[in-house]
Amino acid sequence: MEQAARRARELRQQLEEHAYRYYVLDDPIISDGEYDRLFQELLDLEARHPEVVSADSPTQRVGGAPLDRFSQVSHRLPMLSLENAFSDEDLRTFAERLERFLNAPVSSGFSAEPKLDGLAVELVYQDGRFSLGSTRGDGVVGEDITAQLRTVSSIPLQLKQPCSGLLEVRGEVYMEKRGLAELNESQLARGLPPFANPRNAAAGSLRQLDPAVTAQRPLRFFAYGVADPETTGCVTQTELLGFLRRVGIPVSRNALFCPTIEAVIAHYRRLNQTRHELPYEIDGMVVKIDQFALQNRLGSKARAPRWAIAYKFAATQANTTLLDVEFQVGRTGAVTPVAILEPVLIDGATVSRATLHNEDELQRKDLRIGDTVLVQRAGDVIPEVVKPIADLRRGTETPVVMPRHCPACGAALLRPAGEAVTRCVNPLCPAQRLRSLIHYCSKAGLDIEGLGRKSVEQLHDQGLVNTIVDLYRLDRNRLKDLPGWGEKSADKVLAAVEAAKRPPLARFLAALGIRYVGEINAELLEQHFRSLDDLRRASREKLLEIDGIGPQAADSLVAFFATAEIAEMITALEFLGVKPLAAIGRDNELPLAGMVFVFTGGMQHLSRDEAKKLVKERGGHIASTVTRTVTHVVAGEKSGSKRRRAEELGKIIISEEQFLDLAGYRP
Ligand SMILES: NC(=O)c1ccc[n+]([C@@H]2O[C@H](COP(=O)([O-])OP(=O)(O)OC[C@H]3O[C@@H](n4cnc5c(N)ncnc54)[C@H](O)[C@@H]3O)[C@@H](O)[C@H]2O)c1
Ligand SMILES: [Zn+2]
Repeated sequence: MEQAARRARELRQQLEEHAYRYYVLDDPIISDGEYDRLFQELLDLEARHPEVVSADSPTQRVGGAPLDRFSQVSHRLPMLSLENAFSDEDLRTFAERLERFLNAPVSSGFSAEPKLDGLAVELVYQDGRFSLGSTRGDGVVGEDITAQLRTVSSIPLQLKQPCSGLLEVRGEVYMEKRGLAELNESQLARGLPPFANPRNAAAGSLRQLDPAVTAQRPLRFFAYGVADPETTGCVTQTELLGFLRRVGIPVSRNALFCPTIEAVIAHYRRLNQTRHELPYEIDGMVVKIDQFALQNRLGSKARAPRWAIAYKFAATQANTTLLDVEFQVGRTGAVTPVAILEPVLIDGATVSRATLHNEDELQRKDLRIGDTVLVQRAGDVIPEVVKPIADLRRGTETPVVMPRHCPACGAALLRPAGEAVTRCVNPLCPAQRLRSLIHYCSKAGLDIEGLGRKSVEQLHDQGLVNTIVDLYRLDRNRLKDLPGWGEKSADKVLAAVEAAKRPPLARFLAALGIRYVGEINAELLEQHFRSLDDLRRASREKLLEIDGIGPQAADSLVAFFATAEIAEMITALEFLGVKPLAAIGRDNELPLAGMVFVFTGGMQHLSRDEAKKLVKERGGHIASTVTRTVTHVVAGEKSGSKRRRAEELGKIIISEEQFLDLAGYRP
């Protein structure tokens, strides 16, 4: 008992401190997963020893105190937090608890909604006009951020339908992944720390005294409820979401009515699988009893309602130890520090390396070998070290220093003023050459079968291949005698290399790895030039005339083709029969020639990959975002922001059926 009381005190104190850093300072030092574990331990302890529960325990309270620098707003009805579930079992227990409480099955079903990771706010509409906006704060009193919220364009200042009386809308202000990435880039460029996650970014942007700063941040809003839903005349949560949408308030399109808890679990699986494709971060799914009458019967506890629960996804952040930092030389000579980590499981994958970007990042993060660090992983993105946990240092950690010489060739490293990247500029640097070769043969390049990273490394180490030209001069006899090779594999690779002699121009350009010329720019170039020769002769001005090609790419291309070694390489390649083909010369007669497509939403007959293949085969091009060069937007089911953007830009929007007609294809 005394032991339990002591541990409870300890946990409370820790949680207290973390909650303060998270809610008030927007600067957490442990991952959400770790926080949730401590919180769960306290909950369990309090459940086993009810006598240690105290009113000031974090388990009995919501969020953190409002900041003094804002005026305070009392919520007419409290804004609560949510209880958490971490497994299907937890969710079933939740449903059983409800049924016991109601003494009946929950026949009216559940609303299952994505849980956006942002900042909870309340928007008060008086007779349809936005009149007051506030943060959740401690649930009872929040901060007045009306002026800041007015700058968020997805928040309507006037509702669409006449709405008399009071409507207290509750929802989340969040930042899309792309917006967050851009914001963090500009933070870094200005020597400011990046935000650890979308929630911190949204909170930090909204809780700015100067609304002009907020206005520059890519914030969005989505609503998930109102304080007193029955005043709207709606009877269920599902109806309410429809009502909110009708009056002009954005709500999630991924909310789903589920008749049973098993249906909820199935929806959770789907959401968990597809969440990385969403433009915003979600950290779980919120499950609510659909019917308001039942919600009212269930009521709330101190911290959270009884009728809802947050089913969290596996954590995407974790703490681990920084074992070492390696310096990698890339194909452009850029030297990237890479963190070598004590392996840790994040979101189902073991993470043992993470990028540290560049010297500034290294310095800003002030990492030391031996540090406990916060690491995060989002979707397919390369894992990242968010920050060291300085409070956990023991004094034995050693600082990380950027090397002055290339770890591969020993040449002095260069960092031009105003640039973030440190480079090895030795054109003969073996590390750069190897990286370029690997890239040339990889999926992002010409995708030469049998020449994956390992094989290219081997050919390079054996001195068989030093440059791209050498690839086309491989000797069968030497190949087949290499350790691990044989006649079969040698022939296979030689055939693949032969096939790689006539690549589409765009592929070839992307494979060369010219700075600022990635797949998208390469496609643009192919649309405008008949051949590689045409492109080589193009002036900077001519390149800049192409919509989408900026000064950086233009300069880089001009410099690339002006290099003597490159000219030599191209001559040698021509001599060996390598002839990249441009679309214009290649397939003018094809049905989709000259068209540039963007796909959005789900399709009935084709997968995305199949559609892309079809477009390319029939002479068209693909873009990932709706830019000026795009000619057609194919909008499938549930097409979202891209469709809106296409509408704004007045693009041709066609259905999947119309696309198939255009392509002259019947699946
Ligand atoms: N890392 C740290 O140091 C630290 C400290 C404190 C809290 N935290 C994290 O914060 C979380 C607790 O924060 P919280 O109290 O804000 O709870 P929460 O974020 O887990 O859940 C409640 C909130 O979910 C939001 N929400 C999103 N979509 C919703 C929807 N469709 N319907 C209803 N609500 C929706 C609402 O804003 C609501 O206030 C914990 O899970 C913890 O991981 C971390
Ligand atoms: Zn070097």
